[in-house]
Amino acid sequence: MSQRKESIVMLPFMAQGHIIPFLALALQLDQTKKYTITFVNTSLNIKKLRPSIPANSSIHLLEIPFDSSVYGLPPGTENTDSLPYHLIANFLEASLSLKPAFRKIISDHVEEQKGHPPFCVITDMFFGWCAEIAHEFGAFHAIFSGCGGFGFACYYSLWLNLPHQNNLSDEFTLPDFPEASTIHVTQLAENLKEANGRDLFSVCLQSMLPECTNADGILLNTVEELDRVGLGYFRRKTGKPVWPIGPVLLSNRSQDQAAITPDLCKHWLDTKPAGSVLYISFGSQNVISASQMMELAMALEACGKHFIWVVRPPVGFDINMEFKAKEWLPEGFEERMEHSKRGLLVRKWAPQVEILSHKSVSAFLSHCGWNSVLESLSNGVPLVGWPLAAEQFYNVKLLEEHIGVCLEVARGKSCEVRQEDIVKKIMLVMDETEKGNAMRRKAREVRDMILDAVQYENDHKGSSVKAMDEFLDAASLMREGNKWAADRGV
Ligand SMILES: O=c1ccn([C@@H]2O[C@H](COP(=O)(O)OP(=O)(O)O[C@H]3O[C@H](CO)[C@@H](O)[C@H](O)[C@H]3O)[C@@H](O)[C@H]2O)c(=O)[nH]1
Repeated sequence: MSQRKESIVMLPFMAQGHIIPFLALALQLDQTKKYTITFVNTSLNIKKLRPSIPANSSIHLLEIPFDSSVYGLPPGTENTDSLPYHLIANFLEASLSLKPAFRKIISDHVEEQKGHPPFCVITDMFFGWCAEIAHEFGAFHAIFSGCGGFGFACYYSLWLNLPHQNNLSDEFTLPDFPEASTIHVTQLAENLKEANGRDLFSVCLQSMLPECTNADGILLNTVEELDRVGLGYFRRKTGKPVWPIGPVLLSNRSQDQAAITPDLCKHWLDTKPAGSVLYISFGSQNVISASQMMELAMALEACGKHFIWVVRPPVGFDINMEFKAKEWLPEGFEERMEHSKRGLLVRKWAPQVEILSHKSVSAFLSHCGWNSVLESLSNGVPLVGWPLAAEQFYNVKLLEEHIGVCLEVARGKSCEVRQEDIVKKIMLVMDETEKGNAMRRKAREVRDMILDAVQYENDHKGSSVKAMDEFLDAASLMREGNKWAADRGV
């Protein structure tokens, strides 16, 4: 007789940077064939997700009602990707209204399963409030964050302590995370720079983030050997288990938004010598300013390197509008690059994983969103960092100061950049310089470390495999404990 599958309920925050790692985790858990997964989100997000769910999977998409208009948000707002920046905090606040609907989802689930609670409820770092609901029904609750430990630790500590508020200097340390050493005011995203404890971002995050400690444990999309300092912060801070289970990545991202096929990219890269191409992309939702874009283009032309650049409209324009090369790039730039076969401009979206795994790619100029970092390092590709928002500044700090696989080229969307400086840094990383060679060596070491972490062969289990086992064991233990108590009427 086949055993009843355990059920897992997942709820990410409604933003691409959160939904994508949750989907990757759901697909990974689904592969074990041991669980049925209920993936909860709002209607429009569920619609977008549907094509990414394989036909034979046991992932069930479930809509949760959400009406953004009552919070002063434009009607139909269900994802940060369609929101102007000044409304993101309102959206965060509005997400609290999911509480009663989520409670009903768990309650219905328990009823359908004849009184059995889900094996586990996994929710976003902004949804620590779910712990109370999961526990009410006897379910294990874990937080999952797609961020790395170090970056998330700095972000968490900064929002909770706002140390820059009482500091006259431009540099400061984090009171509960001294291991991060000094943070410079230019390493703060705009909303954090302006935060004073009374603004809506501070109010929301200062109440949401500490609720993570109510969970039974925290899952992070990182690797123990790479990220011990950040993991240590959360272990100390929460007193709960913290399981680094990464990299959890989407190996087969839906290509519907790609402007170029992986095959075309591969053919282009095949014509270039090994280790000669710079790949440039700023992730799924960040863009640089018009003047920065112009300097970057001039630097790319001046440095003489081959490159693939994912171009998007600069700051201030709708990210989904058509890219106007004639307006935002130096005159004739695209034609010259195309004619000389030096550079490939890809509009909006490129097959990043395929590009990074090609032997012609030498370095990745990136905003250092954590997925990009993991994808780059999984392929042994060093980074040229240009952090733009959120915890990206601290990802760069970790990669540059602690690990040695990154060189920061610029910081933020409004800083002044000069083409000469960009050229210098690109050459330093890509050429046979002492620095470049050391970064490549280190990046290869990190690639092997990551490969080892996810390996499960014969008797060897890598650290991420073990962490996943420990998480599932902890959830089982709670399940057994609850059964034992129920059997005895305790
Ligand atoms: O042309 C593109 C651009 C992006 N990607 C993919 O999109 C993802 C982008 O993820 P990431 O690099 O993490 O960037 P963001 O989308 O900006 O990520 C958000 O979420 C991350 C954690 O989940 C945080 O680290 C970031 O700060 C936050 O901005 C990656 O898997 C890329 O492979 C493509 O495939 N093609």
